Amino acid sequence: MVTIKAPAAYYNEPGILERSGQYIRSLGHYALIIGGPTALSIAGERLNTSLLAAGIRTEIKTFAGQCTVEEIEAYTSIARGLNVELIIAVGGGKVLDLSKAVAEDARLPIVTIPTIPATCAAWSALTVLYDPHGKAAGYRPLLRSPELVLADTALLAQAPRRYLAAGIGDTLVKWHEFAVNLNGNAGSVALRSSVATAKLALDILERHATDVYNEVGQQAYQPDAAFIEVTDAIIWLAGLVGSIQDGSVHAAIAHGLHDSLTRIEDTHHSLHGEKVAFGLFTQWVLEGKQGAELEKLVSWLHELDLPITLSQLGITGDINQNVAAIAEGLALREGAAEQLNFAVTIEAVQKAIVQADALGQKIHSGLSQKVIV
Ligand SMILES: NC(=O)c1ccc[n+]([C@@H]2O[C@H](COP(=O)([O-])OP(=O)(O)OC[C@H]3O[C@@H](n4cnc5c(N)ncnc54)[C@H](O)[C@@H]3O)[C@@H](O)[C@H]2O)c1
Ligand SMILES: [Zn+2]
Repeated sequence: MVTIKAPAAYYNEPGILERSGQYIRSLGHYALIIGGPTALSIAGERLNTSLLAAGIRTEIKTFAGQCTVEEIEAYTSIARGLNVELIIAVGGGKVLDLSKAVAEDARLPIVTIPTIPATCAAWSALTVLYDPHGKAAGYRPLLRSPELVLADTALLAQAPRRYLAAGIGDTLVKWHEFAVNLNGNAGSVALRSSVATAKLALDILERHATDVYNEVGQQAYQPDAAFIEVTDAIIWLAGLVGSIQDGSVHAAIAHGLHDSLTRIEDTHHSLHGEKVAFGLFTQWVLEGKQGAELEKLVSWLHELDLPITLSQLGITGDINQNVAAIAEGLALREGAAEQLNFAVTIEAVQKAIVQADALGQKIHSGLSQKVIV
């Protein structure tokens, strides 16, 4: 059995927000818009104008909390109480994740409109759950991806570029996380399909991500073909990688380390893709990567201003204690570690974090010779 979850349609075009009503109309005529306050202040008016012109009435609710089971229930009650015909989610990964679960529980179609290119949450059939304090609390697989994804590249290009870097980090990790599970074996078609899709995303990022990241910060930046490819990699390809499943387990070390990092209060100002990037750096050390190969990979993260040290993640307290807590908190799915050809014991992870942090500090302080990627 294989499941491949994807939206019925994914549009990635500049200015699509102004035309959103014509795409959304077929899904219903009364919508609950759930959006982050910043996202709505930027995109809300244009969205609403287009919806009204297409004959869609709306109710708007802001969401600024954690994506918890309780918040999902609360927003589901709102959707049910209003008797809306569809949900439109506008914002970053948290809002999109919450809204997808709400739509499933209220049995409504959902449209996602990402306003930052920081994750693949607009595409994926998955909601990442947290506790009210922002600590990872598990994953909720969803029956399907959103019906429609509207990625307005003009809007995405105007967001602060830190979010783009986080999205690049959260996407380049995919190939590294999935490919280590092949471990010289043929692997199932589902796994090979995920690895091949992740490789395409990685190729796009290797070709364009650094240039796009450097250009996006400039004034009056207009999204070009390279920007569109990079956002396709972040939203579509990364989304698809995780959506191809045959029930087999695989180890996702960088994401496991991300989840563990969320349990350390100090990291809460850092983004999902930033924590994942440091998790990937640690995975590279665990894999046994070293020397010029490792420095080249890490220098790329550094060029994107992704964290390569614990202090860049916000961790400033007792380092040994924190490293032990991160390593102990890493939970791989049962049976997953056996797929790997390197050890993921608590001791090995502790050692790898310390080693990664030391090399990261060296590169960050410019002591290590810069390796051109
Ligand atoms: N479901 C999935 O497959 C999946 C994948 C990766 C991450 N996630 C989840 O997504 C969440 C992380 O998402 P995120 O990194 O997008 O962060 P986020 O949702 O917390 O958003 C970050 C910030 O971006 C701001 N923002 C939104 N649009 C903006 C704009 N246009 N301009 C300026 N600021 C804007 C918001 O106000 C918010 O404070 C986590 O909960 C993570 O677990 C889910
Ligand atoms: Zn991720």
